[in-house]
Amino acid sequence: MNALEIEDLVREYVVREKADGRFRRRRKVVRAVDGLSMRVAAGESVGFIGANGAGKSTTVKLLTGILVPTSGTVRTCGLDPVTRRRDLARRIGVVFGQRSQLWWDLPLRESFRLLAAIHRLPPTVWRPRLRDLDERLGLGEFLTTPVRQLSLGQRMRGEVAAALLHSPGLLLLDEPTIGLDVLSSERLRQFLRAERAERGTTLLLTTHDMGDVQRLCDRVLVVDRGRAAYDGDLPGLVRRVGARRVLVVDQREPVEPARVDDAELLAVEEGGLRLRYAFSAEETTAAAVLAQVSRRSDVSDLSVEEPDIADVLRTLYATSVGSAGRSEA
Ligand SMILES: Nc1ncnc2c1ncn2[C@@H]1O[C@H](COP(=O)(O)OP(=O)(O)OP(=O)(O)O)[C@@H](O)[C@H]1O
Repeated sequence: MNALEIEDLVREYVVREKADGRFRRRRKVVRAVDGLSMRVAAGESVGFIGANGAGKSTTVKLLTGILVPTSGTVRTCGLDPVTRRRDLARRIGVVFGQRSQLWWDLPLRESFRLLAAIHRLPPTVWRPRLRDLDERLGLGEFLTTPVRQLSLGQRMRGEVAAALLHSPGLLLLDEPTIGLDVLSSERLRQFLRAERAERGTTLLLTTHDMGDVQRLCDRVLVVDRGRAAYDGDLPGLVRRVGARRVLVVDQREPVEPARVDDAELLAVEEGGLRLRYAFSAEETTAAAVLAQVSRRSDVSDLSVEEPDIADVLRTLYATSVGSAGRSEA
């Protein structure tokens, strides 16, 4: 079964902007979603990415029934989200990084009580579920703290628990790790991975963070000006735009950098101790670059930096103006 189905979806906004004269206002139609089609199968985890203004939030609002399509069809968990919004609320969880579904002035624990009442969950169902979420997300230390006093990382853990209290089959996440430090982001991603592995939860997340996509998604859907610009896996997207990865090598002694086949020495840093080599996944691998570097120097540490999502999108948009494509991968 498909968790999400969108067919030829169009959503327009009508805006009135000031014209030259003082009293006249021009009516302008903005097509935020412009003939978008996509499918997400139950159990999949999909990164929904695109530049600012590409139409991601509008699509998510259409998927949850907050907005009505101008034309085209939307089915979320098999339901029309506009006419079946209540039924849908029982089947989906939504986390908007910027907007809270928690009660600001109440201790976090009270939000769970209220949400349990809204979803009509009996205590025998929601209490054990909350205990489980608490154990995994580490909510215990701040369950009695008013939401307004929580740190961003704590609040996001609370938001995710709130979205999952009723154990929905589909979780929509809008920028779930925005503003979080590296450790908090990683913890949240680990939790989401485990939730999906154990319960088969479908995930759709909008993000600008490559780490989210890499760690959480097995498929990427890129939207550009309201249309699908790419549908496939992340390595396929990176290959398609020819983006380069960077191998960062720390050596014990500042040895003259090795020349490496199919990789470019980008920088020598830390007094010659750190080398940065850029390479294309089309031409070679991190292992092959490392093998050549370590022939010359004693390597103490290494990491691979992935291309920045914004750079990948810029290149994709520049090379595929408006053309939708499925990766060969
Ligand atoms: N309420 C609105 N009224 C008028 N235009 C809107 C409205 N909401 C969005 N738009 C326009 O629709 C287009 C798509 O916006 P949307 O918020 O869906 O993009 P997005 O991909 O989510 O962007 P971001 O990454 O910045 O959140 C933009 O041109 C935006 O200016």
